[in-house]
Amino acid sequence: MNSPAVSVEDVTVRYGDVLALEGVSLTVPPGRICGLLGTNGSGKSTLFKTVVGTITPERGRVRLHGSTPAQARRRGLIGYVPQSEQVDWAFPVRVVDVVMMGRYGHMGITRRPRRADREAVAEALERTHLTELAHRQIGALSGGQRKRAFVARGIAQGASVFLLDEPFAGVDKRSEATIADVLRSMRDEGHALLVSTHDLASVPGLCDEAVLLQRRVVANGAPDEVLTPERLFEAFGIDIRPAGEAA
Ligand SMILES: Nc1ncnc2c1ncn2[C@@H]1O[C@H](COP(=O)(O)OP(=O)(O)OP(=O)(O)O)[C@@H](O)[C@H]1O
Repeated sequence: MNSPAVSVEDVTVRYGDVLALEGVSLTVPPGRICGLLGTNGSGKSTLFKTVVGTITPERGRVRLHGSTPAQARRRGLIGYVPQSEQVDWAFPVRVVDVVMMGRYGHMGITRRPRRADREAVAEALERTHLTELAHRQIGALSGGQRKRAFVARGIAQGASVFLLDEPFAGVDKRSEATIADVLRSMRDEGHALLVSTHDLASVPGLCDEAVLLQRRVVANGAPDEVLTPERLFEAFGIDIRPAGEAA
């Protein structure tokens, strides 16, 4: 079997007295989409930050294609699509500028784009269906278009691991379908994708694997094995068990 694109081994993270992640392990092989599911505060964003390397775990380790997060960032391996609230949408940049940021690691210190950079950006815009919006301000896009702009940045960068924090939040059904198509085509090219979502309905059609997180990993496996009524009740407190089976 291929070595994992993402490997999280026994990771524990604490913010002062708050234990945010406890002994979390998971792997994402190349060419797979892994859905990360959990309630508010279950540790999803903390896990992303640990994989990206902005948080150092108290215990355990993270590897991306065998590299530490810092090495993987320097090599441009990680494409990160943050939660919308983490981005200043008033910042006056156009879509094409956001996508070109993915090429900075390929440019010299002058950051002057060459033909190969412009071609990579044009291709990434095409693949995410944003070509016609390339010169629009990023703040003047819909929620789904903004998410796609960040995916395009990762594609232009040549990332092989994509971390998407709530890519379907605040996105209408049509945009959700477009994003899901883009993610599937990247999976089919051999990229590894870790996708956090509250949207349980989107998981079986999109994800090859699912992880239920509640500070610890509650379940990890094929979506139909993970999304059982008992496990959803444990992780989300949603009781969809037939009457009479509830505890
Ligand atoms: N900077 C911080 N300082 C202290 N506690 C924090 C900090 N960031 C997160 N936490 C706490 O750590 C736990 C996990 O938070 P995290 O943001 O990772 O959850 P999440 O699953 O991403 O939630 P959401 O779905 O609401 O984004 C929560 O109890 C949260 O309150």
